[in-house]
Amino acid sequence: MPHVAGRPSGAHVAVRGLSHVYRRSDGPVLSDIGFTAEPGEIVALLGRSGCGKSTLLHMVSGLSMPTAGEVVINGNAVRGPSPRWVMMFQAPSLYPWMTVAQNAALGLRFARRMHEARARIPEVLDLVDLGGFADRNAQELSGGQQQRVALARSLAPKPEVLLLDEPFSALDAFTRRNLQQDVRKIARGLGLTLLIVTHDVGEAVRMADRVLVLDAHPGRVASDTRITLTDADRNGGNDAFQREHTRLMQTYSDIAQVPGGNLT
Ligand SMILES: Nc1ncnc2c1ncn2[C@@H]1O[C@H](COP(=O)(O)OP(=O)(O)OP(=O)(O)O)[C@@H](O)[C@H]1O
Repeated sequence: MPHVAGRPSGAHVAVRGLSHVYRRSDGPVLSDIGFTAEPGEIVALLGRSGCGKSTLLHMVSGLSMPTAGEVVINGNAVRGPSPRWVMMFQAPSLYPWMTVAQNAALGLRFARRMHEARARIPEVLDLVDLGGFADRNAQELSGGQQQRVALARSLAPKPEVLLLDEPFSALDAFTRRNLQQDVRKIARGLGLTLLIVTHDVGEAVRMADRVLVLDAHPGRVASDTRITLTDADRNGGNDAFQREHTRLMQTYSDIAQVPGGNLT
């Protein structure tokens, strides 16, 4: 089990023999996917556009059900969405007429736990570095700040597993990097289990303890590799980071069969 800074609050995730065929697709999009994530582990699912990453994450979150196989979180088979396993998307999807605090409380509202909001919302806004923004209107915020509100909304119900579907890809490089660092720090601090879908090798190296590289047609786990960098190495972009980046880029380009230099 990986070391976590706080007491792990994250769950064990097991994906077993998961396959999926869409009604309108020619063949399976995913075939016999199997992997586990330990409590508190940060796992990136890296793959080319269209290889089935989002489909896989939707199935882990219970938003859709696989054709075959199962997802088991702390011994419970996933049969639908739950505040225990929460998905965060590329678009923050905030209500522009609501305040930051009201938007951050939506997860608790949907879970019928609004009685927790008064204590919990200031806590999560501090965690995502928006302590002074509770009463601001959501539409007054930058894209990065809006994604921080979405993160606060996801964290408010104290999930055991956080699922990120390319959550930073619409942001500029500087904002993206800050959020990558902060989300890793927050997840480690809470001991959360994190699954991140990405096609960005740099994002995988900066954020993940382990990277599963998926191939396509059908999507399968083609490689399972550990990233052993310290947080200072991940954030500094130094030689150790560059070595891991080159190694993973090579694996990824071999699997995706695209010349390495064309992948980011
Ligand atoms: N509802 C659907 N019906 C039929 N085919 C679908 C459906 N949703 C996705 N697909 C197909 O399944 C494949 C995998 O899609 P998915 O969105 O999971 O890939 P992805 O790896 O997340 O791609 P990207 O990185 O571009 O978001 C694609 O070929 C896509 O066209």
